[in-house]
Amino acid sequence: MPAKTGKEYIDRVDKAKANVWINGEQVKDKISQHPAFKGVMKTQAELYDLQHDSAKHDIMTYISPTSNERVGTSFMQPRTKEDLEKRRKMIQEWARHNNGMMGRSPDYINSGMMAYGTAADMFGTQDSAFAKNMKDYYELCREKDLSLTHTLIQPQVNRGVSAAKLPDPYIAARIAGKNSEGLIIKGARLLATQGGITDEIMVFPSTLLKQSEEENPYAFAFSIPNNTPGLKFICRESFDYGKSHFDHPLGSRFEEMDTIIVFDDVVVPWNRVFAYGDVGICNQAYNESNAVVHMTHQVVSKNIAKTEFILGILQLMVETINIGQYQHVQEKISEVIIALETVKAFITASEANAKVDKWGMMTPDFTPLNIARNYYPKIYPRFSEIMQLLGASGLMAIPNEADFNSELRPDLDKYLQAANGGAYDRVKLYRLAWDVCMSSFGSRQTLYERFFFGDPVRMASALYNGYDKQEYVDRVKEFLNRTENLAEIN
Ligand SMILES: Cc1cc2nc3c(=O)[nH]c(=O)nc-3n(C[C@H](O)[C@H](O)[C@H](O)COP(=O)(O)OP(=O)(O)OC[C@H]3O[C@@H](n4cnc5c(N)ncnc54)[C@H](O)[C@@H]3O)c2cc1C
Ligand SMILES: O=C(O)Cc1ccc(O)c(O)c1
Repeated sequence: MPAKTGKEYIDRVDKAKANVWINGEQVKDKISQHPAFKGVMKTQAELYDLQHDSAKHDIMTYISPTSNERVGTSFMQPRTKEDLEKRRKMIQEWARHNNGMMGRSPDYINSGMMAYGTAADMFGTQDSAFAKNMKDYYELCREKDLSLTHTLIQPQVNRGVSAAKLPDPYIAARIAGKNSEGLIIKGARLLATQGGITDEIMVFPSTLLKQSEEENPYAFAFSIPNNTPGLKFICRESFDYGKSHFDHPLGSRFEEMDTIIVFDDVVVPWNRVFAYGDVGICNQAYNESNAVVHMTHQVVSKNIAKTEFILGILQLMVETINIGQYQHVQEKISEVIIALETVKAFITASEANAKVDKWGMMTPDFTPLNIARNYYPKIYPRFSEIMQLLGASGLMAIPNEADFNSELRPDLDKYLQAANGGAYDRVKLYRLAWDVCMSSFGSRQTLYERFFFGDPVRMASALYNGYDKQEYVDRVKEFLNRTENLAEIN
């Protein structure tokens, strides 16, 4: 089956009828028609349709090695630097369509799945069947163009103790048993973005579990369809308030939703289990497979498009009310330009220094990507701050579409006109800026960029601990010694 169309995406998710709860009610009818999900599912369908755009077809798809059909490029196992470039171009096609506002467009997890599937043998050290399961699952995702959500994090109850030490050992999802059909899982996980609007869920280990017997039941890696019996998605309030694109330009299109996942004795079929009960394998999977590298390559490629969009909005605001002559304004916009060129340089460096890894994948150099994923969570909140600092009252003088369609129009046209543009266009732009830096959608974006790839504090620790600093320490020591020698001569 070739890469799917938008309609196929929607039909499949509607038909699956996963157990999704929002505002105290279960979604009973077609989820694509539900006000909370309608806008984002339409956008996601547009992404899939780009795979069939004849002008983009060569970038968006490639020939599957097994079926000979054209399948999605984010599943492509890169063998050459050109393959990496093609992956990046595909990712950026999708990212430009949503302006980087959909962090979990399916290419994110597809990139991880591609790496896990290529490195499948690592799962075979536990049981050779698991390696086959992983490889088969990757191929299934590729051939059926499955969309995946994922959940890695244990509930935020008490971060000072391990999950086994919580008041009930089944708060965090754990193995509750096994039978001839599969593993039985009970408990909860966080925080599956795009929870109800994808085909399947990847339930992988979070980065680190302690190496101890009592942690083993919390160690597993599997993927199952979202409509598996016993699986429940609990949504937060939707930030798509059903308003027009004029009123909520981002929330009405890109509201991905975040969900809490509850497993009520979910049976995970054996052919969908990739690892279980082995903390060692689970802790290694992300790094050893290089999934982290390919996922970061997707993230940084996407964030180039996001930063370009932010820069475009800011510059249009500057031109609209004519503030470009002020030095502090120029300096603030320059901060965004510097960030944009920095993330672009990180991607270029990562691809230029790519090497074939032990699984045969052409793998970007992780160091620049690792720096980028430590940098962006710090700089993105600054973009939002800059937008507020340059927007000022303009971010609140934003009557909505109904006001423009009312008898207020002459007042609005007169008092909200701008140096470069009429009132309607000016408010349209400032409502967009508001949706980036002020609305519930916008503040979620900021929280997302801070945390979606893990706790930034622990990411920085990992960078500190993994970065080879010795050469520089030695140079300083050598310099200090050199000074002493000079003192001796005198
Ligand atoms: C919008 C959004 C979308 C997300 N989407 C997904 C998704 O699709 N799938 C998914 O699996 N996850 C998702 N996440 C979860 C994300 O991976 C986590 O937020 C991230 O890993 C941090 O974990 P936490 O939220 O449990 O924070 P916690 O670990 O609870 O941290 C809370 C605070 O305590 C501090 N802290 C806690 N423990 C330690 C420690 N051991 N050492 C030092 N400091 C500590 C942290 O620094 C932080 O300040 C999403 C998160 C957000 C905000
Ligand atoms: O496992 C972790 O702690 C970090 C992590 C990695 C990738 C993600 O998508 C995510 O949400 C969290």
